[in-house]
Amino acid sequence: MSGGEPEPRCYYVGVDVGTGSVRAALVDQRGALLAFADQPIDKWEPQFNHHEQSSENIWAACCVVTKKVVQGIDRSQIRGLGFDATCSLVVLDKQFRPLPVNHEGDFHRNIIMWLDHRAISQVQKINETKHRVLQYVGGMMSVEMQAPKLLWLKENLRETCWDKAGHFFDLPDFLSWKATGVTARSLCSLVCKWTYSAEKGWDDSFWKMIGLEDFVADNYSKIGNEVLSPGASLGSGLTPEAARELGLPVGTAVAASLIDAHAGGLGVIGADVAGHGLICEGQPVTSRLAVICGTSSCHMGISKDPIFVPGVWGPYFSAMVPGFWLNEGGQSITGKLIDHVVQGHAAFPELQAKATTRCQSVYAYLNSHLDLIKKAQPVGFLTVDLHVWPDFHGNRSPLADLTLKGMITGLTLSQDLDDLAILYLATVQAIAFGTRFIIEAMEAAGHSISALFLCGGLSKNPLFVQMHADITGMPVVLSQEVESVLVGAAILGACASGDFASVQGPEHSLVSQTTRVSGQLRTVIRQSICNVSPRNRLWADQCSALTSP
Ligand SMILES: Nc1ncnc2c1ncn2[C@@H]1O[C@H](COP(=O)(O)OP(=O)(O)O)[C@@H](O)[C@H]1O
Ligand SMILES: O=C(CO)[C@H](O)[C@H](O)COP(=O)(O)O
Repeated sequence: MSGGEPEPRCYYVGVDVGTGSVRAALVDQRGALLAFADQPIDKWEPQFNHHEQSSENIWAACCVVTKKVVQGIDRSQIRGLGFDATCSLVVLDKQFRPLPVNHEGDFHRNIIMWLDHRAISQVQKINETKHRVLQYVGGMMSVEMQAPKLLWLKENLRETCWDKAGHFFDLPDFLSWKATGVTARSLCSLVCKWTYSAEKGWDDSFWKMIGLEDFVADNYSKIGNEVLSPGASLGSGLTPEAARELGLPVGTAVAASLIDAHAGGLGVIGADVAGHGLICEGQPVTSRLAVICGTSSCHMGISKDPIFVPGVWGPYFSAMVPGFWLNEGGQSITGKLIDHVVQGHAAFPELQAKATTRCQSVYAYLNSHLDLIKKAQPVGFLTVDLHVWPDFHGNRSPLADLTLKGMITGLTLSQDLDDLAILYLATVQAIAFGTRFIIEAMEAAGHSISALFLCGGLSKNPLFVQMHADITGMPVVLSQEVESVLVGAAILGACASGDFASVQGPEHSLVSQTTRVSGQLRTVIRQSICNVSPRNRLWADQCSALTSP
């Protein structure tokens, strides 16, 4: 390009389907996020532990947000589209029409959500097999993965769903199929949630042993027998129908997708931290832990060689960064737990009214309220007599025990706003202790982690970020672009377009690509300060020891 002439602009669209909403972003080749839109999506909880969604409702929301972010843009400059989504299970019949995943026969509800725990007896049966594939999910399969859900459908909805089903998709793969008509699955989904091996493919003996031999018999056509790396270009790009619905040109390149946490990990883990005096500067990218915190928190650490961490998912080869192994720790509910605790408190209506008067979110209000009542001691010490154990929806990592429940000790008769604020703080601290236990388990198995890279809705909460720094004792890095998950999705679109060679190689191309796409590292780096009472630590350590198998 000759000097002075502006570089022609290339745009990429990233679409991120979280648990509660769908977001889209328009990103240019320098990494600037030019437009953002979001839209809530429907959720149903027809009975305890059953959580369902609608693939049509989610697709419609994808179309709304995509149309919004490309408004006013020259469409010919939009070069690629990438999707990420939660790892929920989408069920379609042989003609690709939604099938009900419920006893009521409601066709609209054709998704068993990732946090659905209906398949408890099925996952117990799967874990009793002690099959070799379980080594690659931390030693125990989670009820949140797809095999137990599939078995539940076969055992419980044989005629109305199982026998009629033609296609079982992970939600990210459903979206890329909907956009392109290509049924190929992403390696990310299949490796992380479906027991597929990047090196060996499907393991017939596993599916036969758990009673789902049907998949072997038809050569896995219903769950995926063509597998592509995240970022690979799918078919001929957008079909005419999808292009019309999304407001994009026919043939726009569409990428094989990623699970949402993995897109977030890709968006932050390679960030350039030079000049901030951080311990991880100059160290390999394997010393970083990406923590994607929304409804849940996912803790993504990568390594050159496989590391087997009891209770932590993986090791998964090439599921996030090609050529690297991934371990994924997680807490099934974090944002959802904070919302649950705050919204369920007697003082919540008062909190809402006061926050509205100040035009603040309830969390911004609570954070300033804690500052007001802390007196001489740091905020973290307000909870010396109140402790929360955060496993209200079981423990994903490192205990891998879905039967665990939440606990609160130190309750009084007080129901005022101070009480609510302190309970909120104790919940945030408990979640941060959960992260610490996951890191300790990963380090005991061979990881060496020196900094956390946070993204997701909860990373917008300064108290949540600070507590993670204080309780883990590690610096927390936030990227310049708050919507890092969307940046990860846009990187996929850039790869599919051919503008980026691949998403690979953290030390080299991923770092430069990530910084190129995601822009500058935000200078907000939270260093750990003495902000937590030793009694909180003692209590959390004791609970951890008590609940360990
Ligand atoms: N500005 C904010 N301040 C504090 N918490 C926030 C903020 N924005 C989102 N959250 C929290 O983040 C969680 C949702 O994060 P998000 O990444 O949107 O979730 P998901 O991807 O699962 O839909 C919610 O539980 C919410 O309480
Ligand atoms: O298991 C997952 C990732 O491996 C889920 O997709 C995730 O936990 C749900 O994500 P979010 O909290 O962003 O809605």
